[in-house]
Amino acid sequence: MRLEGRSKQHCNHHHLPEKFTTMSVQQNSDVNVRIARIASHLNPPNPKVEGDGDGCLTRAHCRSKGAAPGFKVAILGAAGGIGQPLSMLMKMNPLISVLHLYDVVNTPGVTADVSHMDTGAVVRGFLGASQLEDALTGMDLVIIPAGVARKPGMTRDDLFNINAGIVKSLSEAVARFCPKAVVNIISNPVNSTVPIAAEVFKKAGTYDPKKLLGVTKLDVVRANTFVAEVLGVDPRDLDVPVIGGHAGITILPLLSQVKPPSTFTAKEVEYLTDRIQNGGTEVVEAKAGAGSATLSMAFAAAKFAESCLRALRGDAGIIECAYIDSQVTEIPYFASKVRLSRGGVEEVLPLGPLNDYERESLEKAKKELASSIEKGVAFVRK
Ligand SMILES: NC(=O)c1ccc[n+]([C@@H]2O[C@H](COP(=O)([O-])OP(=O)(O)OC[C@H]3O[C@@H](n4cnc5c(N)ncnc54)[C@H](O)[C@@H]3O)[C@@H](O)[C@H]2O)c1
Ligand SMILES: O=C(O)C[C@H](O)C(=O)O
Repeated sequence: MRLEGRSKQHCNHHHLPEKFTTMSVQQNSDVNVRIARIASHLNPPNPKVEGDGDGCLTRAHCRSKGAAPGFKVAILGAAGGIGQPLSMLMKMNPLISVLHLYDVVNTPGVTADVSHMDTGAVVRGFLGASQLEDALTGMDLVIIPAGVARKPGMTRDDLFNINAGIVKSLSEAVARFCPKAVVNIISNPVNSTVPIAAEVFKKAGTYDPKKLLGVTKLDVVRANTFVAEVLGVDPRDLDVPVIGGHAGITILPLLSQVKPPSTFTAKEVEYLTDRIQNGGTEVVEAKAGAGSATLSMAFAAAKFAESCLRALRGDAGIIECAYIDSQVTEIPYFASKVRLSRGGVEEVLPLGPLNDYERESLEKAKKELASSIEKGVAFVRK
């Protein structure tokens, strides 16, 4: 008996090679066994499956059990506008040995695609809530860009109704399946979604404020870029602290603390502050309904994740701006410079001397932050 044509077989959500050439029953069954093994290693039903020298075609799973040193990282929302380029950038990171890509849609394709990159990290895809436990179990770092993005005319807070529930349910899963992981929250409105995650973790009894970080790195990336344009220097040589939060006037660049020390005219301060605060809206409008920043965000998130992983590895002197549970002001969550270590946030650095303009702006930012935080807290406590 001979088989011809295309196989419609699928293993889990991973698409097996479609085309079979003619072959005998015996050959066919051998091939099926081998293909099933490859597929199960690309998308094992249980990612904790360890290599057992069973004569398989791929030993990727063997490497992932710890032979190759490295961190295990999950991206939740991996098939989205941010998730896809972020998955690619994380696959390029030599600190990562295992990369889990989770989404409610399209992870088989993204996983197949990214997994072909010849870098060290083993990539596995997970699709839908029933695979969330496997996606999260054993992770050191969880990055969350899941949720809807803005369209022109919307504020980040307009995303609250949908994204609050998404972040809440994903945080509940983190609390259950990898309570010790460092968590990077990207989903907007960050000013509210970080308090939402914190409340979920508190309820679950797993809250470690040092390990929950709202990602405001894009504000710093933009600030470095825009300030560099004004000064006529390379943005890589600049360090512009951005404090407060991640929405409109809560984004507060400290132009008085730019390194190397630089002076700006009042006009330049006004222009730069406005451009940095509205960088997100600039992209939303330019994309004209097709979403918000994805590529620059993936770049920023990858840099931020790299800092978290280097700190977890024990590197010293890792400083980032991040939105965290903080006592640096009277507002319970605040973005500022923090020093990262193996345990997450080791130290919140002082805000440093602010000029009159920055002090005034800080007061306005704190008001808005307080209400965004309260909204997030109330969402979980209701
Ligand atoms: N922190 C920042 O600086 C920053 C920057 C840019 C965008 N964002 C925010 O990041 C979020 C994602 O933006 P995007 O452009 O990637 O959006 P997108 O719509 O392109 O992608 C979002 C992805 O999340 C997935 N998703 C939805 N519900 C999910 C769930 N329950 N579990 C797992 N995945 C789920 C979707 O299927 C989709 O693939 C938005 O909220 C956006 O506002 C934040
Ligand atoms: O502006 C947005 O809606 C997305 C993101 O927060 C950004 O700053 O680009």
